[in-house]
Amino acid sequence: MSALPTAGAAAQAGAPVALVLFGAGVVGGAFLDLLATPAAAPVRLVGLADSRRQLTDPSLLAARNRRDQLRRAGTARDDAALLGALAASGARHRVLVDATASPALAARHADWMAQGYAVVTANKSLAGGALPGWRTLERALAAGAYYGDAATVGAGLPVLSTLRRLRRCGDALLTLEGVFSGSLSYLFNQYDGSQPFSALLLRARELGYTEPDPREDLSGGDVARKLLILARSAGFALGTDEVRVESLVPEALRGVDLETFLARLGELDAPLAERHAQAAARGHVLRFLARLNQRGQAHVGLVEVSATHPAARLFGTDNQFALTTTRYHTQPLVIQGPGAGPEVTAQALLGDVLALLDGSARVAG
Ligand SMILES: NC(=O)C1=CN([C@@H]2O[C@H](COP(=O)(O)OP(=O)(O)OC[C@H]3O[C@@H](n4cnc5c(N)ncnc54)[C@H](O)[C@@H]3O)[C@@H](O)[C@H]2O)C=CC1
Ligand SMILES: N[C@@H](CC=O)C(=O)O
Repeated sequence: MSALPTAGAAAQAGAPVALVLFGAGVVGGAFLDLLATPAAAPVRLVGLADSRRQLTDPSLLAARNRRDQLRRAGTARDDAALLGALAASGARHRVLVDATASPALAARHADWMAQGYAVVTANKSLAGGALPGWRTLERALAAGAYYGDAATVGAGLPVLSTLRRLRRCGDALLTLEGVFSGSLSYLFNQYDGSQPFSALLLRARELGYTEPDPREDLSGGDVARKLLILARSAGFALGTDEVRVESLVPEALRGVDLETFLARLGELDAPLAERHAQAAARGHVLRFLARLNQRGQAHVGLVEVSATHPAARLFGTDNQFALTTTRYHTQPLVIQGPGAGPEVTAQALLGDVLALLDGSARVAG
């Protein structure tokens, strides 16, 4: 394996942005690939960590095969050393990028911001988790912190930015509806009963669309987090218990470990084949929808829709967000496009990092 430095590594020594990346999996790996492109020239990686190891050695971080270096030469996890590398960087902007699904790490975001670091995240656990976490985030933002969260909804589709722009102009969200999961969109756009649902799920996982534990997608938990992030960003301070969620995970598979769940995936097939057949008999299709109504009632679950419903006309990992507002009230404003996948998500992270340079940061609130 090559440990050659990436092109432009020397030039990065004076880069205006220093960055620590948490997570070297599907999204983190794609982000590392993007850091090696000319678009990321202003960015210098000073730390890299997964759940067990970390690197702060500049020569290893400058290598092309940083993930291999992490596996081979990584030292024990110690957040203080990672923050120390950022503090010592001398860079104008110091940013922590969270490409994990760890609630424990997300719980540190506000603390990092209080220490003056910018945070850019694909991890939805803080903004889409328990309401006190959202309140902590709001306080950090009110104090002037930077929180790049574009990747948390629609894998970077311009949904949160649009919502905030409307709000700034005095517009108000009335209702929100759509397909907020790339993996569930991919699954139900294709599922026609001709092959087992579990086979499609394995494919979605291979393609990097699912959460590290696909039950987060199938349970509706990931969609509920996105609905909460959107609702809260629109001014509805909803708690997690205020979203009614219909899970597709059979009771017997909810408490088992991930390995056992994957070994027993076939247990998903019969119930979903039956739901599909019932819908098809009525000329309908199944879509996993999220809805927020004007009274702030939120619901996430599998719904039968007619072939003419907007959600019936999606492809691949398409997400769809239909926003009805006080000014977009005759027809909703609709944002649609691929809503999962390592490349687009990594790009959303890089976009939020580079936005530090032009002051066009979008933050929660
Ligand atoms: N896959 C996609 O299309 C999208 C994913 N996301 C989000 O991106 C995040 C990452 O997803 P994936 O890359 O698919 O997961 P993954 O399971 O492939 O990678 C997660 C990485 O986080 C590391 N990690 C876990 N706890 C850690 C800790 N405490 N400190 C440092 N590293 C830690 C793991 O070792 C692993 O390297 C998730 O929050 C997901 O919701 C967001 C938008 C789209
Ligand atoms: N697992 C998620 C990835 C993006 O958040 C999804 O399927 O949408």
